[in-house]
Amino acid sequence: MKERGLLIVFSGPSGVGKGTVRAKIFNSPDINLKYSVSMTTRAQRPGEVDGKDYYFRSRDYFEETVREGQMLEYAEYVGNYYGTPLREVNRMLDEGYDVMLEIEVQGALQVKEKVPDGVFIFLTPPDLSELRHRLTGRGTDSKAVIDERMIKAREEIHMMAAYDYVVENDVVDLAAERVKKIIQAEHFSVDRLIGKYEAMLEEYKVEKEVTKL
Ligand SMILES: Nc1ncnc2c1ncn2[C@@H]1O[C@H](COP(=O)(O)OP(=O)(O)OP(=O)(O)O)[C@@H](O)[C@H]1O
Ligand SMILES: Nc1nc2c(ncn2[C@@H]2O[C@H](COP(=O)(O)O)[C@@H](O)[C@H]2O)c(=O)[nH]1
Repeated sequence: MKERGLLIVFSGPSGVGKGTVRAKIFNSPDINLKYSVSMTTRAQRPGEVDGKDYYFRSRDYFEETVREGQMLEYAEYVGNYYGTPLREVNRMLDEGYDVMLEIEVQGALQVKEKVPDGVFIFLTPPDLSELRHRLTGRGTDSKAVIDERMIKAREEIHMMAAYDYVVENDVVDLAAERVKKIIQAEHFSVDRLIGKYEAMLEEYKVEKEVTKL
């Protein structure tokens, strides 16, 4: 049977560069990683593609999906719902892929409850004025929305202790390399491998007993 992939939870304040760093990671040749496309009720931005960037859905549709138990996690963020469809994530993990969720902190905490052996990575900006600069420079949000996202950013940075790793996004290439190294190392963690070696020892014991007979 194929070994299940790792669930990677990638968070950080809006505008820190999660999508940019993720794109860099996914362009690397040596990764076995899939991206979980979230569902959201927020309006589609110019250039965003339904089914690739997000599943853009109505509030009614989103709430029905939650009621049916089809979300791994969800949260309301600055007036809109965002959530991770469960079935697709399970399918990719079962196929042996590592799966990356790019989600905000409330959702990440829900995932931690359900999947404690996930890998929780928090991306930070060099400082808050640089974060505002990135949000403004992206040109996708009004000043009012940026102000709200900056308030959320402060709350989220306070929550970083809930994560396993903190990566600073000073330079995109460096941040992407740091995240890749964390994922690679996690494949060799004792927590992940101990079960496999315990099973191997059990198997050997049984073989010896059979030989003795
Ligand atoms: N290391 C960096 N240095 C300078 N600019 C950056 C860096 N990383 C990302 N940016 C820029 O910051 C802006 C925000 O990046 P991005 O959209 O990837 O953030 P995000 O964390 O995915 O945001 P959201 O959570 O709102 O989707 C973009 O314009 C991007 O080009
Ligand atoms: N809890 C979840 N948060 C999510 C999900 N998908 C995205 N997000 C986070 O929402 C904010 C805003 O995103 P934006 O695209 O409107 O800028 C950001 O922090 C995303 O990471 C999700 O499925 N669940």
